[in-house]
Amino acid sequence: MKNFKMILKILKNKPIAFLNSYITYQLATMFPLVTGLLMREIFSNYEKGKTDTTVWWFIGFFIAVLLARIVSVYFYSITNATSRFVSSSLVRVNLLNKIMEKPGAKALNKSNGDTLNSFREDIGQIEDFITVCFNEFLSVFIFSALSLFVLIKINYKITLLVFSPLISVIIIVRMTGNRITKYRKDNRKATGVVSSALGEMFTNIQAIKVYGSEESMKENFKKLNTAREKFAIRDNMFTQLLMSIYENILSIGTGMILIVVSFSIKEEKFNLGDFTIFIYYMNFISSFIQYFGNVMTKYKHTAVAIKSISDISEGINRENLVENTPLYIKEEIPEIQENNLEDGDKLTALSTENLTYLYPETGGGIENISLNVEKNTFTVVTGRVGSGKTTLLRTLLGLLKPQDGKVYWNNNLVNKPDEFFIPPRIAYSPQIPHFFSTTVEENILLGKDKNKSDINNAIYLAVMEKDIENIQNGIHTVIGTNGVKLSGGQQQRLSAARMFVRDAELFVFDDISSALDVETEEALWTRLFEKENATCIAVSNRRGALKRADNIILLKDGKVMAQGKLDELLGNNEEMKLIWGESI
Ligand SMILES: Nc1ncnc2c1ncn2[C@@H]1O[C@H](COP(=O)(O)OP(=O)(O)OP(=O)(O)O)[C@@H](O)[C@H]1O
Repeated sequence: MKNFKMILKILKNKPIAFLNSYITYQLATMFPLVTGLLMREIFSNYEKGKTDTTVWWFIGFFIAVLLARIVSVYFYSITNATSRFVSSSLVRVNLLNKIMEKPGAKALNKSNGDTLNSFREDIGQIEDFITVCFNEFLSVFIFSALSLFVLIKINYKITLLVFSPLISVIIIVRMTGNRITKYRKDNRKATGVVSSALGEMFTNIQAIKVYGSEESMKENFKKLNTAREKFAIRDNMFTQLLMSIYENILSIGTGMILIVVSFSIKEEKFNLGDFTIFIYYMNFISSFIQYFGNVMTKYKHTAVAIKSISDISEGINRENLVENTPLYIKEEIPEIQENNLEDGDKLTALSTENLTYLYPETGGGIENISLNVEKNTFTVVTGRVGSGKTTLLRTLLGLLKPQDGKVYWNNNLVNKPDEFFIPPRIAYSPQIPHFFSTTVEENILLGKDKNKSDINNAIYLAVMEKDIENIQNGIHTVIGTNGVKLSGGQQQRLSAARMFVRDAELFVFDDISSALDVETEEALWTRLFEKENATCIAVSNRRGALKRADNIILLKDGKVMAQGKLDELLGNNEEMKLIWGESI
């Protein structure tokens, strides 16, 4: 019932689109009611031997009704497309908003491929259910109720027989309900596994080729698809089987009613007109019963789809998915407001107190980290591989939700770090940057207003000006999947340029050095600190960064082992000596 309420909420939130679609379909289904009554009159007149001009009037009217029906079906195709689009878009937009609200590093529980499947197919299932239940079934239901009223007046005993197939359909739906759900769940799960494998294969093409793993990948993919094939066929066969059972029950039911009607004609309880309208309406009432079975089956499928959507990310519930969010279909999308900081909000100091995040999967992470970063200083986080450097940055920025600890900005507690630590407070460059398949310029701006941004300065600070000069269309060159491929170092610096264009209070670099040569890295730090008010936290084991640091935070096994300037640490800390010895 909760799923049904959720779907009703979609209709309530977007009533115009739904009502347009429903009314046009209801109109299209109501015309046959008139057609039936006209046919009854024509045949009753015919039986009475009346073939005068009134019959032709009836026939003319009959054709007019048919044409009106064609017109309403045409309009339904338009209104229904809008209603489908609006209902699924509402769920899609809400789902996307909810995913975006999650801490960045843990936004999705599923693979990208499987998440896309949910966006496309699971939400498509909800859209489909709304059309079948609230346009088609509801319209046919109202038509059937009205036509039953006409038929009861003609012969109530025979009319009651119409319900016998309905009872059989209800019994079948109840008996098969669990099986419908199970088969759909298995199918959905197997499809998810295949989509995930496909996504991983595409991102790892290079590794597959380098290690000559094509055959084993193919074998594995074949295995997954064979499993999926089995579940998909079982699910679809079962659905089709149910549909054909409903259809056959109806045919048998209609046949039985016709036999009873024919006896009534024999006993002259029915005239030709009554008989005609009975047969004509029966056809539509039967489709109501078929729709009923169809709707019940689709409802079970929709419940599986809703569960699968909720599983995409932690804490997504039905209410979230149907909030009345604007879709901006006809309205102008409001301009994005850039955040400007009040003077009191500008950075003076950033600190953490006992910050703790341990990955539930491995138990690795950081524990009880307390640190302090002053304005206009350079803090370097260093430590061996796996010591917790990346986890510390991600937790500090709210990309991972800490299990314990607090973060303070200018001595004020930050309650929602993931919403707070965005430009112009903080700009962050992750260890592995990601780009869109568009121009260098758009990748740097990422939605920021071009007229309010100094792209050339950002490129200069990131030591990227020569690279940009050497590519064909400069900052207008398309990069990524559909364009020029950038080297690891170019990607790191493009990510830095993305930060610098934001002119943030604090720059956070996660291991930018890893893909840069010593000279380029040196140039980057020099240019950055020529800028008077730069405050920076960087993960690095490079000598250039360590020498420059105002404060080094040395991590070991997720804890702060020591803090201070390079000379102090080299004087009394073996771990620091080891890292310095290995660094360049
Ligand atoms: N996504 C994850 N899931 C589970 N455990 C993780 C995850 N990421 C990191 N860990 C674990 O947390 C610990 C700290 O990892 P982290 O990546 O923060 O270290 P690091 O110092 O940044 O390493 P590197 O120098 O290799 O970047 C490690 O023990 C690692 O295995």
